Amino acid sequence: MIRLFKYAKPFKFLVAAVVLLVFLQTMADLYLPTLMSDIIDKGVMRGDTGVILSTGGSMLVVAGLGGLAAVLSSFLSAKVAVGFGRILRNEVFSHVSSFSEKEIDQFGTATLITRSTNDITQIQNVVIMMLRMMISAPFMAIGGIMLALSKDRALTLVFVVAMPILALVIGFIASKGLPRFRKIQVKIDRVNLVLREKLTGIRVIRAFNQTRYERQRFDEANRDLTDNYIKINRIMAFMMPSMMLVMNVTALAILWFGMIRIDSGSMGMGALVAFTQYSMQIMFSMVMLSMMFIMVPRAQAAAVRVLEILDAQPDIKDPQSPVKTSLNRGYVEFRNVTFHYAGAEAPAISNVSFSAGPGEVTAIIGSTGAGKSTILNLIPRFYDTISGEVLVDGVDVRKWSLESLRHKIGYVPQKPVLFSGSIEDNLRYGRESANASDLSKAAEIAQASDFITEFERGYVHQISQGGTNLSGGQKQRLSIARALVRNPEIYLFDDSFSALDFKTDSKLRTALKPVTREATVILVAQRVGTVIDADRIVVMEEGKVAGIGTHQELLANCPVYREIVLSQLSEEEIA
Ligand SMILES: Nc1ncnc2c1ncn2[C@@H]1O[C@H](COP(=O)(O)OP(=O)(O)OP(=O)(O)O)[C@@H](O)[C@H]1O
Repeated sequence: MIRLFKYAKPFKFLVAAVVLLVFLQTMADLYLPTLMSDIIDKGVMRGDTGVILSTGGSMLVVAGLGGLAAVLSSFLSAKVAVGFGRILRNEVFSHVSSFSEKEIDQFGTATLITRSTNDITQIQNVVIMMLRMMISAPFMAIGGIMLALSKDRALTLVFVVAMPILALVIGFIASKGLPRFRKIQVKIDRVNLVLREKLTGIRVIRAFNQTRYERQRFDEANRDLTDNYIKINRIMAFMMPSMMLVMNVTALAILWFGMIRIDSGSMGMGALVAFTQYSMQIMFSMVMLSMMFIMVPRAQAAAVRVLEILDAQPDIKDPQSPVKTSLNRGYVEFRNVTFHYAGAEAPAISNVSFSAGPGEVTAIIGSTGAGKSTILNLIPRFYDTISGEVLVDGVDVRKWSLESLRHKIGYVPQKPVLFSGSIEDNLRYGRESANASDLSKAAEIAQASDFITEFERGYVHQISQGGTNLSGGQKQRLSIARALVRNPEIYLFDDSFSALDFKTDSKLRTALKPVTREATVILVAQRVGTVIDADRIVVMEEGKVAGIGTHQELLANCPVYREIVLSQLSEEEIA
């Protein structure tokens, strides 16, 4: 957890102010029993109203100043803790943004969300406690012991017995509770995972009448978390009464032995009252410290989980001296590329070689799971090859700076992703500087302008979260328009025309032709109709290239391609 404190550096002056204020508050708390002792010994016992009033006045002033310091220190420590939490959340977010698909797959989205929110909140809460208790508890304990000793040395022997008992009680309870505290975060992960799956897949769940099963699955995860909380609370419920028991018995012992000492004339009444209050302060500081010993390990577990994210090195990052420009534009080449996903038994693609150039359309076709999307994923470096090279403009993609490489690419994913906001905002995601005419031109080509203009608010029509207020085909067309707005060197269409009807698919491809005259187009498709006009078709089968050529060449030479074509078109249509 200490490693995380470097993110609290901007608050060093505020932390210093909190330390000072907590110190002042503790000093005030420690001074009050001494003043009380003076009131009793010098005022009440001697019947001196003047002393009672003046010392009482001093007590009011000291208590007021202590209260002020307490309020200010609470305010400032909360400010430090939430500021620290904000910096940490930003840090985690920007680090996760640099993750490659590999790290995202490894962690999983649910835990990444829990760690960025709940875990950081745990740490934030403990920082508030630490700032207040960790400083005041030792001050109070040491100050209390010194002052108690000054009041009566012999009576402090009571602590020699009481303290170890208190420490034992706290230690015993903490040893039972701590392992459960550590499990909480993992159980929250599980609840988040089920909830996330349930919310994103709600339509499928309803369509398959699996609502009851999903409710049960959520209930199990929820119950598991609740049980853990109940067990912790059951254990912790013993904590306060046990500690209060020890504290009250100690107070009783002090009064008992104190009275004996007063009887023998070795101690004054005021000193006994002050001593009792000091003993309570010492015990209370022990309780505060023990709370810290319980809370800190829980935050420690959260800190480890946050550090796991911050320590994870993105698999894909900029090279040390990256290439930023090149003379060529839009050349893509695969040289004997093999790739397999982490944990997968077989490679997703093996020994793939082909090249694509500007003004050409290269189509990739093959059965499901043949490795088509994997080929596209390697071009913007969503993943890196295991062996072989992927070259863009004649340079290995690993030598490009990620920004320059991705700047060249207009990527349209298999599953369209839109963000909440207006249509205009979503299209400008392609290029921030695009003007209204760029947007409408792109929408026109993507066959999206008709449905956009039908919306009452046109381009400022609001898209809901995840684009749920649009049809699959509309989302796909907007996602294509977004790539067109970018005006890139290389277009990557990952099965991007699949949700379009045949007529729109064909109109879109015709409209694309002039735009892509100078750009390289690589498109993955399932339909023969989409690839038939391509300059080059790469046929994939089980991760390997089964043939490369034009439609006519492949029909003549590639049995796999012929089989795909025959499964979709009749002999007459082929002829
Ligand atoms: N993130 C991943 N982790 C592990 N294996 C994966 C991952 N993504 C894909 N695969 C596996 O890699 C292989 C190739 O997948 P890919 O998505 O490239 O196929 P595809 O040809 O695009 O299929 P489709 O047409 O169904 O989209 C498949 O066997 C798939 O199960």
